[in-house]
Amino acid sequence: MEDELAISVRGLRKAYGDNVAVAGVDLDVHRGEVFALLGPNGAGKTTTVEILEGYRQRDAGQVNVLGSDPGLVFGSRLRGSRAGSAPTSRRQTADWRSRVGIVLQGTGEFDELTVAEVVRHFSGFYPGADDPDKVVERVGLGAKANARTHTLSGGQKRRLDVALGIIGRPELLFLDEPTTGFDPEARREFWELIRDLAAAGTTIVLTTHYLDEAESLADRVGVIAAGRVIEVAPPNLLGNRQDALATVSWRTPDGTPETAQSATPTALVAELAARFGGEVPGLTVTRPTLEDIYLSMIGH
Ligand SMILES: Nc1ncnc2c1ncn2[C@@H]1O[C@H](COP(=O)(O)OP(=O)(O)OP(=O)(O)O)[C@@H](O)[C@H]1O
Repeated sequence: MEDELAISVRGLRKAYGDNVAVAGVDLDVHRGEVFALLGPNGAGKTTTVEILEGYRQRDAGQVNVLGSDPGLVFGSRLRGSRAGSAPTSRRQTADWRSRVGIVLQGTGEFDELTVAEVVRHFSGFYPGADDPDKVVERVGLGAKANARTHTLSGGQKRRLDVALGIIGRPELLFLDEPTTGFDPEARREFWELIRDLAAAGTTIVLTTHYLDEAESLADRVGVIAAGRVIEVAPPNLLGNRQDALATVSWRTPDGTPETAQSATPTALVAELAARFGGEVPGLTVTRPTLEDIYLSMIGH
């Protein structure tokens, strides 16, 4: 069973001075799963993810990521060029790092280098790297392969960040607010890319403020507020969403809007159809969206 977990976290705590950012987080992410972390600004998502990535040291708790404790590689750099005080060998650190892909918010520009050059350069860091040209195409930057990175738009730079996150063919990919600044078409294309990676077996952990993104991509979502996990569930089951009452709206023959809450909307619609002798004017049936449920969970 443990082998099926890409990530296992128990009792994770982290404070910055008096400010407790992570206050006892338990979390499991299964291999091959797409897991979305949701939570308001300052909830502790980035701190949690940075601890999982080995970029931040925790105060307490057990953390296992792909069979290793990321705390032991804390302070090391990509390629294990600096092992810090980790009691892990440079080789082990480099191996672990090469299995974990990270897409940070804005890796930045690479001055005069072109997109293709940067991706090719990064591919040299990984033993089993993907074909750089293929990856550039895959993130939708084919037409910009020979453009210098400082000439890219904000959304195109994000795509380059993604390319650098996946060039090493990671088993586990962390994405921090990956589609911020994307236009709607670019977001849909990016979602397709994530689905392709997931279908190929990559475990994906993403943080996002877009509820539609979580709903569209995630097998499960975890809601964090004030450093604690409030609930972990598939998006359609979060907050007992499936049991929520449906809202049925229609118009009376004189045009007055009517609304009713119902646990059995099908029966109500059938009754309305009988009453109207066919088509019910202005009929809509809705249930709370993921956003409605999420906002009620975090107290709005
Ligand atoms: N380097 C730091 N030094 C001091 N305090 C920090 C640091 N990083 C985060 N914090 C604090 O820890 C808390 C959690 O921040 P964190 O960035 O983990 O939240 P988040 O859920 O990722 O928020 P957002 O959605 O805004 O990115 C906040 O109160 C924040 O101010």
